[in-house]
Amino acid sequence: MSILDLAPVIPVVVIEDAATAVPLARALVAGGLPVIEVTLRTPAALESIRRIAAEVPDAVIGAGTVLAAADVSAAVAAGSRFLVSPGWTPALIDAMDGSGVPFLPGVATASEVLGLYERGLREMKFFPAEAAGGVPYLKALSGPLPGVRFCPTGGIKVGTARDYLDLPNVGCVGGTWLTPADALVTGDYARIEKLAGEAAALRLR
Ligand SMILES: O=C(O)C(=O)C[C@H](O)[C@H](O)COP(=O)(O)O
Repeated sequence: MSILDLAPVIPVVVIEDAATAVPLARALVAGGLPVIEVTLRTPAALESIRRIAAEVPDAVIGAGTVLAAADVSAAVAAGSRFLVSPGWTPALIDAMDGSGVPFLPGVATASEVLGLYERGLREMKFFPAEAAGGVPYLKALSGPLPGVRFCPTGGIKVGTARDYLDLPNVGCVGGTWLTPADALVTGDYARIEKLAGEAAALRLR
């Protein structure tokens, strides 16, 4: 099954302290969002992925902000079960393709989609979703590119996620709104579970 079909929302998480990784992942899973993207933007990211992979078996843990081949190997070695990048280059696609795990390369234009389409890829991240044109833009892409599905990410909130999920070429959306930085700092995992629950309910139409 595709990574796009496991949950309506992929929480994109920036973890500053690896000690928060496991309770955070448990809260997201408990709320109904098992697919979790930890961005490789902090020194704690790889250790966080390792801990979640080891201690939260119900989570499908992946790495975001994958920018180069070295990120691919480090992320997979840490236990990532999928990879997400904000954009792509041929070298990055080669590395992700050779990793053995599913991946969502970022695109924002029809030409970028076609560059991946030529290589047989049909699932991508649409980034930065809101800034690049949002729902009308993605809807316009569905006409000429009917076989391609997206995970729009960037500027999406619980109130706008439904409009994306209603598009035929959207499998799920990604976003950071489920894990507010202040909730992580104060350890407010009940709030994170509640936000995850609201997002998980988006699938129920
Ligand atoms: O780190 C990456 O690989 C990215 O491409 C960026 C993230 O997807 C966005 O930062 C999402 O953030 P929000 O807009 O707050 O939901």
